[in-house]
Amino acid sequence: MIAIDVKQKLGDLEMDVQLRLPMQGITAIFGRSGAGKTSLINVLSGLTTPDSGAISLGQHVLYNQQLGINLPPEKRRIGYVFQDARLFPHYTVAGNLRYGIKHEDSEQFHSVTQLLGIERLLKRYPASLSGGEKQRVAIGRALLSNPAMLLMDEPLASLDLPRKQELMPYLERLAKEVKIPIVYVTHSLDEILRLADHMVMIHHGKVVVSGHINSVWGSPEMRPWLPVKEQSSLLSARVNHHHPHYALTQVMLNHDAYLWVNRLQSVRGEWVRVRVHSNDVSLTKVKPEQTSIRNVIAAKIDKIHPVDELERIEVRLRIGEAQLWANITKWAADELHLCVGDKVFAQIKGVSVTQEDLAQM
Ligand SMILES: Nc1ncnc2c1ncn2[C@@H]1O[C@H](COP(=O)(O)OP(=O)(O)OP(=O)(O)O)[C@@H](O)[C@H]1O
Repeated sequence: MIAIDVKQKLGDLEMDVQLRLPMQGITAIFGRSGAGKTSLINVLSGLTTPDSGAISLGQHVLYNQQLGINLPPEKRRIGYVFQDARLFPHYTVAGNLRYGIKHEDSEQFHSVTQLLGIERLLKRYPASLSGGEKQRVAIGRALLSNPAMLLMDEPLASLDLPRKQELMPYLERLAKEVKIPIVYVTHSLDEILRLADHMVMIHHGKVVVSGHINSVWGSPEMRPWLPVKEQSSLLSARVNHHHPHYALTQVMLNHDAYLWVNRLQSVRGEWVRVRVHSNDVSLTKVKPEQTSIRNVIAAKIDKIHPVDELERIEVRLRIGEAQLWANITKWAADELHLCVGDKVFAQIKGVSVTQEDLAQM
């Protein structure tokens, strides 16, 4: 576990953060501009020192004010990737990757360059690389320093859309294959959806919410960030099978609840994350027959949240362990006499879950 308990006064910002983060996967740090995201990862890396508190990475104490421990950045075994790649212009890609490595492990060098698809760039100089290629080299350099943790501060922010799209599959592979914790600062909910396992929202230097991505995504704290059309739930599901005739894949939410979604490349047994927009979920009390809707899932009403001025009702459903939000009209809620605890069927059109809503985990 990564344990962070720090206080630091930075101008008008009083950072006061208590966090427990997993030792694997990507933790996204999200929040408005000026919320304190970069300040938080700066104290993790040792670039700045908090006023008080403690930080540990597993058994490894990085900082403890009471014990007088404050490891300098170079002793923390932390890799740092910034918004801009910050490569040395007078070194080749290979020179940049090897910078600061005392004993090269050629197997590791090969696997990192392969992971990031930069084997063919080794002899080139940074000036001849695209923004996305530069970032891949910067990530490679950070990984080759053998870090115990990787910090990434908006690594896609300075890239244009095509470059972002080019880099994303490499970040997805990184998230899956690298066995160290990655703390990833971003403003982009799309990046979070595709990459993160855990999410922390920061506001005015304090943690507003922290937890597994699916539960944070469905939490009230997330609501202001998602306009009505974007309101959605994240569900973890396992690929079951591909339809033999139609371009649809069946994924299992649990042993008796499944969803048909747009065809996935994944193989049976792989985990995927599915985003279901709340406006695409409708409710019925009786199981429909002969319907065009491919997904009809038994669920229980967990919460009914009226949004008065819009005459809209947000209904939270439970499907086993998973939560699913449905947006319906007040009229429909009244007519169906919906109450917390009622058993209903959630209907989701198969075509409404597109590639953009699916991420491999
Ligand atoms: N050394 C410092 N002295 C004074 N104020 C500081 C210092 N470092 C950060 N701050 C202030 O702390 C606040 C948080 O800054 P920080 O860069 O951590 O925010 P952020 O969430 O990363 O923002 P952005 O998304 O815009 O990068 C800002 O108001 C910033 O001006």
